Amino acid sequence: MNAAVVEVVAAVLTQPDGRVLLAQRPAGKVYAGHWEFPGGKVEAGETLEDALVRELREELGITVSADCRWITRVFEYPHATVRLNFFRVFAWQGTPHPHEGQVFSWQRPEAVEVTPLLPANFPIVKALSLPPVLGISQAETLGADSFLARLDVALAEGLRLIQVRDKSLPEDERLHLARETVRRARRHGARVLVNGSADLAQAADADGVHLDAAAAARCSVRPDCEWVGVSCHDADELAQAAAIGADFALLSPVLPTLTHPGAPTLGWARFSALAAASPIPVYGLGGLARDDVALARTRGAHGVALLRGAWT
Ligand SMILES: Nc1nc2c([nH]c(=O)n2[C@@H]2O[C@H](COP(=O)(O)OP(=O)(O)OP(=O)(O)O)[C@@H](O)[C@H]2O)c(=O)[nH]1
Repeated sequence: MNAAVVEVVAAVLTQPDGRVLLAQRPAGKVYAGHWEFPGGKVEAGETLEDALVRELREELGITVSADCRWITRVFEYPHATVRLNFFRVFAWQGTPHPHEGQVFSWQRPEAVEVTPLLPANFPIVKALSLPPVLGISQAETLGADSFLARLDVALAEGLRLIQVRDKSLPEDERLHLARETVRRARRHGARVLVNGSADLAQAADADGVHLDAAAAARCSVRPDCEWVGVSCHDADELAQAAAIGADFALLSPVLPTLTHPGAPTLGWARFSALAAASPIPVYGLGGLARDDVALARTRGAHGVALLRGAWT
């Protein structure tokens, strides 16, 4: 561990309605008045989890019941380089009270109203606006009409993030599929990323682009889109996704799948290690179902990405 890097834990306390707790840094600290996630420096001899439990007890007077590693970001401030070890906290005992004179506010990540945020926290808040389930289009296997009908059902049931994949479709059909997916998604406030290029995403009026690992490897800068996702299978690909400034990654295959029986998988232990070290949120893909969101979160996933499972 680099001695010049200050280890910090930060907790994203999340209500069932998705709001997260932000705290205003009290007078006398660097960046006083800026909004941050509750947390603080890890003390000598503490594990990250010990530090999290202690900070939330000291700062908010609550006892953590369930926490999950989420992402880890290194940020260089003029005063220090910090490694921010973020946890999601979905359950706690007690009601948060400001024990250290801070002001608190529950905020919706997609529309944060308090300002200014700590500089390191802008990508964190953006990441938190990503929903827990991502559906990957299946028009190749279902047929376009059947896929679109199932898309409407999934949107009505709450799906809010879609990747249009179906790479084997002729380009004009794919563009039509992407446009139609965007049109339907917009009615529900859902976002659509198109697999391939920023040009195709723009032509479809989509919210962003999704790159496979090979396409991400060819990028030296972030594609010019509001949202960028990348498909990854190992630590190097995750590092490249983060290096080009992607907003999130899919990491696969987590578990055996029907389409690739017997193929090597990451398993949850490897997945957890890779996700915890990633500076961007990671969705688990492969052998997972919608009901696996809670399990996946305990393994450090932001959520689950589904092929067939999103449309059944
Ligand atoms: N708690 C917290 N710290 C953050 C966040 N984002 C971020 O850049 N930081 C940085 O991480 C460091 C945390 O240090 P701190 O000063 O809050 O820690 P602490 O309460 O243990 O400090 P103290 O012992 O100096 O009072 C600061 O440099 C802060 O700017 C965040 O969301 N939460």
